[in-house]
Amino acid sequence: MNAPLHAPLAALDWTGVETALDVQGWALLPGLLSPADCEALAGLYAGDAGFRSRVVMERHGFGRGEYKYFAHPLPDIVARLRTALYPLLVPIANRWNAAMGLDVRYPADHADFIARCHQAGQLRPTPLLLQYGAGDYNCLHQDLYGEHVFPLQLAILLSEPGRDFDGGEFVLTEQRPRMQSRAEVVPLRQGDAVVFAVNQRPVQGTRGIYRVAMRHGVSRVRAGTRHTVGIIFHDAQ
Ligand SMILES: O=C(O)CCC(=O)C(=O)O
Ligand SMILES: [Fe+2]
Repeated sequence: MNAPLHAPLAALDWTGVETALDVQGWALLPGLLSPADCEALAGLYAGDAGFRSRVVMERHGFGRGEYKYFAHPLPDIVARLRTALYPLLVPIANRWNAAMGLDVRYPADHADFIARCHQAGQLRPTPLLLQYGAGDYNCLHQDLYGEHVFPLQLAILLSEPGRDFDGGEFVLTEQRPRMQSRAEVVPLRQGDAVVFAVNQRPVQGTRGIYRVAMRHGVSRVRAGTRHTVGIIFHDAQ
């Protein structure tokens, strides 16, 4: 038997989450991880064990700071969250694709979706641990790793703003057709997660549904150290 998650997913307000995702393309999942779980995950960064690669963002023009992709087996809590959250998000993902006129539909089980990724050569796990120090930031981006993309992903803040770091806000931008981009700052505390659109989402306009493209990033950390864990549901090429 798996141990229960810190905040049982069933206790979250999923109707509210779905509405927020439809209206603004992101939703807060408060208290997804306990402070102890956050400290334990952040503490993994210093070691090499359990990771498949390390990326220094500055070398690729991604920003400043670094991250490491977990190897299999994923840390238990990351694996369980990835498997347990996926089926809760599938109905939204499928409804979004239908609204946008896209043919792809997602299977109810994460294992079946991962099998689809693997058949297409997307074999490498994508959950990752990020570390930012003073002056670091993450440029606006989209986490697309191949043909198969699950349209929602999560980032969980492992550090406490104001205590562990200053600045370093999670930022989302929304690009609407023929309009300038709009930015939102997501207020996160330690253990909170944000679930958000990886790429496009449907918006109901006066003359029908149109698509907006979203990007996410992190503003400059002014002091301290900030850790996050990212849960992406598709695997990578
Ligand atoms: O550090 C963050 O808050 C953002 C991390 C990120 O880009 C991701 O999880 O995909
Ligand atoms: Fe990302």
